[in-house]
Amino acid sequence: MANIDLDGFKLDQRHGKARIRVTRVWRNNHGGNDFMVEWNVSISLLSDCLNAYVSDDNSNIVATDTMKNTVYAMAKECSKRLSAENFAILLAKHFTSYYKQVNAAIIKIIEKPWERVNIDGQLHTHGFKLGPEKHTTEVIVKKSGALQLTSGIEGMSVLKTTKSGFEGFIRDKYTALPETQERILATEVTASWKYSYESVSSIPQIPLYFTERYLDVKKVLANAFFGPPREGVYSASVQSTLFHMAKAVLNSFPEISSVQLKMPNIHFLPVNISSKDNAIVKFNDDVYVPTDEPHGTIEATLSRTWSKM
Ligand SMILES: O=c1[nH]c(=O)c2[nH]c(=O)[nH]c2[nH]1
Repeated sequence: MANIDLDGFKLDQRHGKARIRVTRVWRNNHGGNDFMVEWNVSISLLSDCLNAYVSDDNSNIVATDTMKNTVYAMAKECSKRLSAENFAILLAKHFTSYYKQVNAAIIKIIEKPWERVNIDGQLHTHGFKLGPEKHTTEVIVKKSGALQLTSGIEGMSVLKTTKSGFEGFIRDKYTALPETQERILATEVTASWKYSYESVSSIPQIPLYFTERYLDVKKVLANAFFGPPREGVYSASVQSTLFHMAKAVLNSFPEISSVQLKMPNIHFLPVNISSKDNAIVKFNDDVYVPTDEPHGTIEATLSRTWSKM
């Protein structure tokens, strides 16, 4: 954050506009496919506008209303389809180069998962339905062109009915959880990964590159979670599965320098019901109570150390 010393105080500040919703349609008027995106854009600018805070002088403020309008104006200017990452970089570049006051721009975009519908095996030219997970990105661009680029997935709900256990953990006077080699494993993955591109000029100039990378990373995460279709892969814990997923991402994509995974352990509790006299439902790996709270919280970031290079 931009900061300044003021008579023994330090003021850190930023300002922006949050949750600007925009949809861009790219039409094919000749019977081909229409394309569309729905983005939720948040902008935060680090700028030299301290006079607004300390002396009621707004002359250096980029109005947040202007920021909002810029999103719509730039969406209009994008005559070709582009990834959320590229749109975020475009916006950030604009704010940092157009305004002398702006030192850095932080742009976050959440893309709603509209997917082309399939009707009787045929992809619809202009019909979409909402899919499950969201594509996210966060871009920080400095005036110098220095870039930090993060992409991610939100809300990737996955479950497997077997090939999961949890054993050998600490047991003490408060421990009730039985050890098991057979349980349901379920989570809602939030992933974010940092790309190693360090300047706006060094990002690949391939159209929709980051959209494809997003789909590739999602596939790698899913494959590592589930394992092959018939055999699956055994999970000794959410922690172990998380690590394998993160490692698979770094092993598959050299341009990704770190990956953070948040994987709540969403519990499916065995059902055992008995009266004083007899067992009404005896659990036999068959009937569970699905829950969403409380849930375990398991999160980790795997980064390259570069030490082997
Ligand atoms: O995979 C798991 N990791 C844990 O840390 C944990 N803790 C717990 O109660 N169940 C589980 N499962």
